[in-house]
Amino acid sequence: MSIQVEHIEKRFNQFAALHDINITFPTGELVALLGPSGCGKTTLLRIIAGLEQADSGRILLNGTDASEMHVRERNVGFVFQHYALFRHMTVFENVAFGLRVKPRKTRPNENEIQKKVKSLLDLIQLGHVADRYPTQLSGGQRQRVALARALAVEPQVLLLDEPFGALDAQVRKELRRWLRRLHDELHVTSLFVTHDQEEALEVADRVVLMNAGRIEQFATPQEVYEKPATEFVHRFLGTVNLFHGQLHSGQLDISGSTLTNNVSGQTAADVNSIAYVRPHELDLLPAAAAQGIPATVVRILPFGAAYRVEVTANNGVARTLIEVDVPRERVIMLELLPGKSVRLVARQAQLYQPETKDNVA
Ligand SMILES: Nc1ncnc2c1ncn2[C@@H]1O[C@H](COP(=O)(O)OP(=O)(O)OP(=O)(O)O)[C@@H](O)[C@H]1O
Repeated sequence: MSIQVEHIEKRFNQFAALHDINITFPTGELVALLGPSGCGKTTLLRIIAGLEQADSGRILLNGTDASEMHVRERNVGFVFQHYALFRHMTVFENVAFGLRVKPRKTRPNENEIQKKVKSLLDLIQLGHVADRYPTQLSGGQRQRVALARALAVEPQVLLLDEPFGALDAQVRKELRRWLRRLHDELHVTSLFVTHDQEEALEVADRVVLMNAGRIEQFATPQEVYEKPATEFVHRFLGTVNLFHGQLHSGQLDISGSTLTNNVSGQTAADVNSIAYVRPHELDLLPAAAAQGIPATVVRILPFGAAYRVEVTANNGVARTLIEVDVPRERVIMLELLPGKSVRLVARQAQLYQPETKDNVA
């Protein structure tokens, strides 16, 4: 089922939680709603579910206006961070619940219920705990049961609000891979709220980047990371170094030294701009090199094949440490050590007009 969101606005008293949201979620995709705390992810999810009323705008489910539909008619399944299972019911009965409370006309018979619940428990790989009670399960197992319970009534849309938020990092990681595999089997249109960028980029077909009640970008994980549409997206996803500089005949100059001549982004020449450069887009050269910003190595953090090298710019332009990913062999070749003088260059940089002066080198 496709979900169209048209001109949705939502205020809580004076506070505008959502500003004119327009987006279409295609059928069968797993989409992550990602953004900082308070940006409106949950509010948007609840409006789609019918649990919250928008002040204006409408939601179309498969092309039909859902604004007047009751929550039950929307055929939506939910899993929340703390979606408590029924404590007095076994795992089996928790999953069967939605089927047993269906109106008589559409309710499956006992045989069908047994079969359906068994197949769902197999799907979530928890057939062996069917007779246990929720308190006898781990947090990760409970969330899988919550998901099976949501799936039992064959929803056309699945809405997940930080479903793994309360679990520890290792379990989260396993469960998100498991969710991806499950989605590949079922292809239920699914929206998944998270503030964890790694989770969104790893699991989702597409990511909606939200900020202060607005959508900044809706694209594949690769696109949002490699072609961020806005300064916010660039800063929010992954590590980025910020430099204050000016563009002169295609070169980005920082306090008289050239950082790079490969720049993208819209900014006029000879105007103060902010350059965004990811650690893997930077490189270090020997101190005697003719180009680059003079810098000093502060720390070397060995992270697998590429080392994270932290440097400071010598000419006083740097207020923060600059993070550079340097292949291990190059660290050895350049004989990098804390205190060593180097030059810093960038393979590429994305320019924006200044908006904030925080953390700018
Ligand atoms: N019932 C409410 N009454 C007043 N303000 C609310 C209410 N619900 C949400 N808000 C406000 O609306 C904004 C968006 O909230 P929402 O829960 O959608 O954010 P979120 O992006 O899901 O955040 P988080 O990641 O912290 O859950 C927040 O500033 C929040 O304080």
